[in-house]
Amino acid sequence: MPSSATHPALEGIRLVVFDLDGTLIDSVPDLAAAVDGALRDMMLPEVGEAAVRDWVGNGSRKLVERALQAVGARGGELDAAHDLFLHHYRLAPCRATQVYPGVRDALEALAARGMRMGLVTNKPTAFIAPILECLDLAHYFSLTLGGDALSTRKPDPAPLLHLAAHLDVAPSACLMVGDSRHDVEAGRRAGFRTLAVPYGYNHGEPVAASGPDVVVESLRELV
Ligand SMILES: O=C(O)COP(=O)(O)O
Ligand SMILES: [Mg+2]
Repeated sequence: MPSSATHPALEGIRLVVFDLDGTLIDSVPDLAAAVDGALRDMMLPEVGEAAVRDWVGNGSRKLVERALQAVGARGGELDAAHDLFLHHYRLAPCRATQVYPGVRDALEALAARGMRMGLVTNKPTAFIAPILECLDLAHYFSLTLGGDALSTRKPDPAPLLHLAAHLDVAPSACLMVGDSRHDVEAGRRAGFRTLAVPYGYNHGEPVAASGPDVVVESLRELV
């Protein structure tokens, strides 16, 4: 049990489940480089970081599909484009990706209080460990789940419930922390408390509109 909880959102909470992209890390520079690499390989125009920022959050396949639609490519090219994206992203998943301000302080303080922590991302599982290790964040999490770990992903609550059950924590004692409406919806449907950060990727909409229990400007406010 945490010995103290400075933010009311942590009252009674024993497990904090974090989203990855847009919440803990700004991964768009590397995601955009991989999307543009795939488009270049296919002789298609590049889309750039600003566009990719609005498209992240539903997994890598959806990201590539949105890029293909934006450049007017044929739907039949998705499999090839996604394979090329994975190839480029595998080569450099952590070149320009950065941890957001306040994240390390928050994780460190929560860990020091004995809080259990997990991670649920819609990113493919294969990229989670390399990125967390490269940024020295891996040791904070008891369990991580990628978008391809189960048959459903956020906004479905299944990955959150799986994680809570695996760590033997009741959903009512769990807090979901994310940047998008998928995180808020998954958290609500799982029976978790929900907390959102406004600085990430939410398809160009303010995340507060999806009705999280709490919004904080920086995760540092949590501790
Ligand atoms: O869609 C993705 O690839 C990443 O999404 P996340 O915000 O769930 O980490
Ligand atoms: Mg996110």
